[in-house]
Amino acid sequence: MSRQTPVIAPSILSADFARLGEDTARVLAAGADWVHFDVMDNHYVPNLTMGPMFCEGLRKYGITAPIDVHLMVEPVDALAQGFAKAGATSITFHPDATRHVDRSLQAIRDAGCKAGLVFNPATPLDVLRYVMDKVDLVLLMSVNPGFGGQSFLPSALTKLREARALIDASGRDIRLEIDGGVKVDNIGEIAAAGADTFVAGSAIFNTPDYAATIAAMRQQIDARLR
Ligand SMILES: O=C(CO)[C@H](O)[C@H](O)COP(=O)(O)O
Ligand SMILES: [Fe+2]
Repeated sequence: MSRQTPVIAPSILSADFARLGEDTARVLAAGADWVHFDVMDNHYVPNLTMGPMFCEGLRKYGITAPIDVHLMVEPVDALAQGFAKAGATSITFHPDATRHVDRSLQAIRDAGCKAGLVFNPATPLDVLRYVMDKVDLVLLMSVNPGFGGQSFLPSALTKLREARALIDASGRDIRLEIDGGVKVDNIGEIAAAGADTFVAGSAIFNTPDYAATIAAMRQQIDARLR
């Protein structure tokens, strides 16, 4: 199966929260493809961020790009439905945060969103084999979830290769997303290991010229996939 077109998804966890709509519009105008939207509940992870009202607010502000909701919450199902109603495009959750993974995936798809599973650095991919037909994206964490600005864990490269092999063997169009510590200087290696969807928060929002950073990321990806 041919690799999907690379997607750059800035994590608005590192955006200016006092000007969330404006900063999100700015990063999209600078060439970003998706908005990555981190939801933390101070229970599954030790941090607290945004609920469905923020997603709805971005849609009302005029953001039309795909909103990729990464749920770091437990339990999953009620909030997933809230985000589907609030305008999410895709919703991913951690399989260890729900009792019934298959049911949670199906509920997200029934609500009209793409569904995905997120694997922490030390979580094996085993469950994926049994729900491949209900998964539209697989997100691998390359940091422990809860905070932006952490360093990329190199063990994620091995896991990316493992996930890429499983996805290719399935014959389905499933995106392979990487999240945590992605920067201009490691994104090429990450692409070569099999990722096609790249979340980057601090590496984009902490630079003065978002367009230059995103262009540099694309150049690194293209150079490795050529
Ligand atoms: O899910 C996340 C943290 O749990 C964030 O998406 C991720 O950390 C992005 O931030 P950065 O690119 O700065 O590492
Ligand atoms: Fe995330």
